[in-house]
Amino acid sequence: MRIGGRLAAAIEILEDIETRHRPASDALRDWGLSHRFAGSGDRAAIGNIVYDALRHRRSAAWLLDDASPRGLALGALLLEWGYDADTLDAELVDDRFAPSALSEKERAAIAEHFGKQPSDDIRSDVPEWCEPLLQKTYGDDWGKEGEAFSQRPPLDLRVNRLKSDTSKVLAALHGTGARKAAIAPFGIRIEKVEGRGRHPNVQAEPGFQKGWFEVQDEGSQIVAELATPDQPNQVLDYCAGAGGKTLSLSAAFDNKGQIFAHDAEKARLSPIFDRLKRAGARNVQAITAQPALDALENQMDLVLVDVPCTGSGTWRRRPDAKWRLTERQLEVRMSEQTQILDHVTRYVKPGGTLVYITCSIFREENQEQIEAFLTRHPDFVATDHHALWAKKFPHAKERAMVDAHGIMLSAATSGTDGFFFCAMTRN
Ligand SMILES: C[S@@+](CC[C@H](N)C(=O)[O-])C[C@H]1O[C@@H](n2cnc3c(N)ncnc32)[C@H](O)[C@@H]1O
Repeated sequence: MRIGGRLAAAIEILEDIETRHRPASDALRDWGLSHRFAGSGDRAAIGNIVYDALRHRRSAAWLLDDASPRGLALGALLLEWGYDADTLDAELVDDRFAPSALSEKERAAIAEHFGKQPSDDIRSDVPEWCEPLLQKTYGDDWGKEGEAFSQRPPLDLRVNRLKSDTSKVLAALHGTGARKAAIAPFGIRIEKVEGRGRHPNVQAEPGFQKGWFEVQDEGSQIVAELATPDQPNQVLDYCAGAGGKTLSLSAAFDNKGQIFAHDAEKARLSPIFDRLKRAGARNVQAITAQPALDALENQMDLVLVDVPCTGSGTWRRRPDAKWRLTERQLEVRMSEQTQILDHVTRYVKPGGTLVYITCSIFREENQEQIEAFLTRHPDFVATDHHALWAKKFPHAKERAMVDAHGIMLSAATSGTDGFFFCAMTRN
């Protein structure tokens, strides 16, 4: 398929996403099933146009003066694929599978806006109701941060030091553009792809099968590193999910200490067994039964709660979720976070630490949760986060936003997904 046919397919898929309010991955999969002639290169390119259009929904609509699926898809090509009005039109005019060539109105809108920086509300590319939330988090930088969360993401890997080392993994990934990450000590980054490009399928690499590395955003690696105590000890990862943070801690402990991995949903936890095996992690025990949890009360040196959240820090990877998120969902997540925080205090032993992590960029889910928690639980005291950041990441002083209540990572400042980290000690 030429770019015109791919553009037409992307417009059709965006229409499906808009009208049926469905996740982009579902709409792309269904399109693929009903267009089996399309090769993997076509699917990747169409997927890139769809995701770029969703990442840049407001700026693409502004650029074309048109918020329809056509306007968004054309905007995606102009903003991310290196086309201008003439080169794009040249692709469309003599391609019978392409949508119609640019109209006079579209050309006029592009002529007025192309190459110019829109106002912060457009540039941030977030739903209108989220604008005040970003302003609260980032102050004058909110447009810049929002824009950074609208870019394509890199592919980040974490070297599993139980089985490998950075140079071995870099050698195994030679030719993929992999290089050492800037902040996380065991991180490897493959930069974002351009145009119709796609990241290598690293999970098909023998090194992945042998457990040499995991796929994990650098921000996730950094918060796991911040949570890692100086000595291996007793840890409860209470919202372990598929075990991203559990695996990081297990490797950092060099298979010493004891990590209990729990999740309210057994199905979310189930991939952890294969992952632990592949990683060679032997200091992790998955627990789901209540009596086993009860036995941990007042026993844990560290309780980690990587709580359910809006996921607003992951918008680079899941741009469709950005437009589906509602204020009501934010409220529900906040209430779950409060309940989990209050519940897990029982597992922290006196002198132990409670770590709270979100992949959200909203203060409502982050600093404000912590302020309220510390008021409800005066026996907990926030760690000195400035000292912790300086100790763990002396080479990255300016790459996080640190205050009394925690450490924030962001796309523009840290070059990672958005994360919030807070550690509190129980007196
Ligand atoms: C952000 S995800 C965890 C991601 C995981 N820690 C990782 O690094 O891959 C949040 C997890 O919390 C779990 N969860 C939600 N409510 C919970 C509760 N009340 N108790 C325990 N886990 C809960 C969800 O099932 C989900 O797997």
